[in-house]
Amino acid sequence: MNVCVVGTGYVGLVSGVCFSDIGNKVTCIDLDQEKIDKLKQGIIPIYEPGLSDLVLKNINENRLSFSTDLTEGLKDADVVFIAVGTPPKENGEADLQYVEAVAKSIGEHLDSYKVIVTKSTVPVGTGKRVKEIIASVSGHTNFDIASNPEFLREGSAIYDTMNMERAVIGVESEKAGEVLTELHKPFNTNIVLTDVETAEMIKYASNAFLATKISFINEVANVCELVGADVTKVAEGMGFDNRIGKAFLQAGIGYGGSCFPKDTSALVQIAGKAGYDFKIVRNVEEVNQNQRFKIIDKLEAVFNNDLSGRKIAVLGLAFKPNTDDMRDAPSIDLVPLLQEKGADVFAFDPVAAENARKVIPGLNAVENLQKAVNNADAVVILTDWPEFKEMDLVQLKETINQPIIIDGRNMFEPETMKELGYYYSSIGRPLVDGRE
Ligand SMILES: NC(=O)c1ccc[n+]([C@@H]2O[C@H](COP(=O)([O-])OP(=O)(O)OC[C@H]3O[C@@H](n4cnc5c(N)ncnc54)[C@H](O)[C@@H]3O)[C@@H](O)[C@H]2O)c1
Ligand SMILES: O=c1ccn([C@@H]2O[C@H](COP(=O)(O)OP(=O)(O)O[C@H]3O[C@H](CO)[C@@H](O)[C@H](O)[C@H]3O)[C@@H](O)[C@H]2O)c(=O)[nH]1
Repeated sequence: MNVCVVGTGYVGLVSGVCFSDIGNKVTCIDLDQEKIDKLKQGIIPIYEPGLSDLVLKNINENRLSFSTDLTEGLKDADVVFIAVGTPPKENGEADLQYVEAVAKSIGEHLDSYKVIVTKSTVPVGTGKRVKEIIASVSGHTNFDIASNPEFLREGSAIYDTMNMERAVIGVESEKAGEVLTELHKPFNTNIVLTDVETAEMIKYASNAFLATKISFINEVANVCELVGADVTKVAEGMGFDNRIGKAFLQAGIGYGGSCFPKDTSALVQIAGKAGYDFKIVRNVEEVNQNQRFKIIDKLEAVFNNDLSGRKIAVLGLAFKPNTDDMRDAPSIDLVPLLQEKGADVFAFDPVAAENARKVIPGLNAVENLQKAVNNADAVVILTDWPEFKEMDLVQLKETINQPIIIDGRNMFEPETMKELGYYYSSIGRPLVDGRE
């Protein structure tokens, strides 16, 4: 099949590459000339394991190409995916200006039947809006619209796409349903065929549910701290129940990233506009926002509420490991707050430092772990990068000024940390102090 993908962010790029890798001819379109020039040479603007090799492979095998010219992508396309950003507006609503602009451009050039699919996460009703725009600009209705939301996670995007657990396909016509079902056949996955509105809703409901699991376990963690229980064991005990499941019960400093924060607020807005107060999701957001600041309370508790002049090593800036994406990362709130409180912050992230500097003014990001922890009064872990787990804790103790670790991601066992002589404060688990 010939596929055109408009927008080469995470979603456009990864889905474009994966559609081409399963045998389709794919043209990826973006307005950003510099980005397209780099992509043509196989240079990837984001850090995503495996992506660069797969892009190069598919360029070399003549299935994948990049352009800024939408007409080039539309020319022979059977299916066109809209995969541009839908960032939050000030009030939490999804900003549809990029989706609408693409719909308008498609309408200007549409001269043969195509299935136009929204892959971006969009409020219910957007498919209809895209249809109206294309029909009014093109002056005809020789096309079908569809919704095919994306469920990939950053950091494991290729794996998630190639091994997708389901493809949600929302259509208005049988023909569009057949085309998209055929396109997804090589993924050998569960197909959920439905109407456009339901497909749009599935995406928000899925993200809001996952965010709810995280805020739920974080509240359980907060209670665990008060009553002397261990949240990791509570989660383990809950997770064996198939109805609950083990996933997304990792307590910590809460969720960040480009999706959960914006999609939970968008769902509250979608419900509100329809006259419904989505109380659970509103509270999920509030719990999440408060949770990140627990780390500051824990740090202040060790230093009698005075962080001034303390050298604090911050490990991890990205919102999760294996990505350089800084969108809504807890570090954006936490690093400036530590600095405001007089702390001298030395931060290290294996890949996100450059992006972090753009969003955290005055950030002192050093180039390796050693430089961050040298003579630190305390180490604060914000991202669960595997390499932090592999740190030599005996050697670390020799390097830092005081053996104090505040762990926002529960990376180590409290008992082991105590035996090693650390003051170790994590989330929802017993505080231990092994200092002499
Ligand atoms: N990032 C994720 O992990 C993820 C996962 C699932 C769903 N989503 C959803 O997918 C959508 C895209 O997210 P993203 O993170 O890939 O976005 P992004 O903001 O990283 O990238 C969007 C791209 O679209 C391009 N663009 C904007 N207007 C354009 C136009 N008129 N023509 C051509 N290109 C244009 C931009 O230049 C940019 O490269 C969002 O709705 C998001 O909620 C994202
Ligand atoms: O048990 C957990 C699991 C995750 N997180 C945090 O939750 C955030 C999001 O993590 P994750 O879901 O792995 O990353 P994303 O790349 O944001 O992916 C989510 O958002 C995407 C965009 O919509 C969806 O496509 C994915 O299915 C959905 O998992 C990160 O800050 C994690 O640290 C926790 O705190 N505890």
